[in-house]
Amino acid sequence: MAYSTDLDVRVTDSSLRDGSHAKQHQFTVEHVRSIVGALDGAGVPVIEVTHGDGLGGSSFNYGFSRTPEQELIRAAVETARRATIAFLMLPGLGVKDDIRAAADNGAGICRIATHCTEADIAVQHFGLARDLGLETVGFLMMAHSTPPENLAKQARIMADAGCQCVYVVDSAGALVMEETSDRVAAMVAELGADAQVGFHGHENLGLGVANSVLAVRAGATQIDGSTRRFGAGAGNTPVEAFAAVAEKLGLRTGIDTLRIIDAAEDVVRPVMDGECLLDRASLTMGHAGVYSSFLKHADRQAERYGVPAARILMEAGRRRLVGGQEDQLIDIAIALQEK
Ligand SMILES: CC[C@H](O)CC(=O)C(=O)O
Ligand SMILES: [Mn+2]
Repeated sequence: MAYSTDLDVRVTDSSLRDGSHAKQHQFTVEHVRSIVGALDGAGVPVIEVTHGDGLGGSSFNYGFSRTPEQELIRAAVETARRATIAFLMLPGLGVKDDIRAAADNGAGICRIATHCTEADIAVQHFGLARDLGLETVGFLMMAHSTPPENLAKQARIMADAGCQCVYVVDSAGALVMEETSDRVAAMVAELGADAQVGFHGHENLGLGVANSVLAVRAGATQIDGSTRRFGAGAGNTPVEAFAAVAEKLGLRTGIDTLRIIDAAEDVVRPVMDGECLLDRASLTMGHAGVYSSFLKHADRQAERYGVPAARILMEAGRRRLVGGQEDQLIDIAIALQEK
């Protein structure tokens, strides 16, 4: 049965993709089956499943997956009765054949992510995804680091390439209230009817739900979250909290609030290695504007070199590191140790 399209906001749950960072990419087919079953049962319309860094992310630099991601995508597709399965890819990490394989395995939505000033590297991938009949979503990551007018220009590049919804991606959980809605509004004004606008939040400053509501008020029609905040850093906008707030605001998400609250506690939490915490390291990332996915990498270097993870992350923010520069966390840790 297809999912109702009669929604005010379409929620995508990223627990099985952004949560992969928190799980250090150790998902099994059983984890996927149990989480997809519970989210699908609660009415979550889109569920994203991939290595945390997207197709092809399983590598020395980002961390190897325990289970090949195409196997996880297949298991998700087999389990979902109503939800559409989405996957993420970063051009250069994933390649076109990875998109073809995910489509063959039954995924319906291709989400292509670039740094917020590099939309042009995704043009061919959007074309391929549309040719394969996939729905397309574009991710402009680290959106706090460029002003609304620039973001809108980058969104235009994605929409012209065939992207049907461009997201403001607050990778660092650094956007504060109007900084979110101004970016969303600029993109809505630029794209008009050509593409929808979405928002992907992180909880590093505790603003995931508030920023998401402001994004919707500014015209976003797609919102990402993770059940039980199972995502990088302090996690993503909690889907169960967003569903409850949306219900109170009269916004239709199609999600059964009580069932998603149960799923968070009974199904998702047992798969997590620990809660995604709003602690010193996560707050530092939100404050200094650091990629949430750097947290586990910083934790490892902190342990190895005996320096605080928060100090490593603070310096990463000062250097304005972007995705792909995870190896610099090692240099920072060594420099801090030598001090
Ligand atoms: C490295 C990909 C990244 O985790 C995508 C994402 O969820 C974000 O930028 O927040
Ligand atoms: Mn994220």
